[in-house]
Amino acid sequence: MASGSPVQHGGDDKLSTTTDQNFLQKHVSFFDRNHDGIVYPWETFKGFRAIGCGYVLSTFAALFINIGLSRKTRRGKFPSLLFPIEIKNIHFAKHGSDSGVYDTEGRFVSSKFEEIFLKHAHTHPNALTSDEVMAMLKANREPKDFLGWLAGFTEWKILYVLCKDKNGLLQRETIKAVYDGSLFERMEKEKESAKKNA
Ligand code: HEM
Ligand SMILES: [Ca+2]
Repeated sequence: MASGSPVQHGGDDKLSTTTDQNFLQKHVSFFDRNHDGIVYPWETFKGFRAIGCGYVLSTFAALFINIGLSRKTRRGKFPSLLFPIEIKNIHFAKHGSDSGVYDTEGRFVSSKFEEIFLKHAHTHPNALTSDEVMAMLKANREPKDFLGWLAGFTEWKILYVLCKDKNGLLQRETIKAVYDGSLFERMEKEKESAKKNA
């Protein structure tokens, strides 16, 4: 598993290579379109567009994600109205009522990933139905953690809507790929090749 701290060079914010990144950093790096270690709102917008989302969802995502997460990733710094998200600190943007698959450092926890399917995949061993996703979200809820509930709901709902298969199932490999960020690269390539073949 690729884990550990990102390697820093010369005091700048750049991560040396993607292989030094933990899974949560990989999850968000797709959205760092110019690879400078920072995700600005317009990059979140471009990333959402690149994976096939419409203008409305991409605009809301860029506003909510960057306004919501920017400060958490810039501890001790003055708030910036450009709402940058610093990828090296993305683990500080974790919320409550999550699955626990990312640990507090942003690393991937295999046992928690397996737990999703052991606890919630009743219809098919390696996939979740829409109802099973909802049941998982309810089971993950911590009391009165309304922002955490909303964040979890949004993440899993968008994932389900964008990536369910033709039988309405969210496949295990799709969920694995969202955790390491490779899903977004794949979606972008699929969108590009669909455009070429149109
Ligand atoms: C279509 C785009 C995206 C989808 C479908 C998505 C989906 C997800 C999913 C399913 C999780 C796992 C939650 C859990 O384990 O319960 C997650 C976690 C997370 N995502 Fe995304 N995400 C997207 C884009 C982004 C972007 C652009 C950012 C920030 C720049 C981001 C930041 C995070 C963070 C910080 C977590 C950790 C939450 C936690 O474990 O508490 N995501 N996301
Ligand atoms: Ca950037």
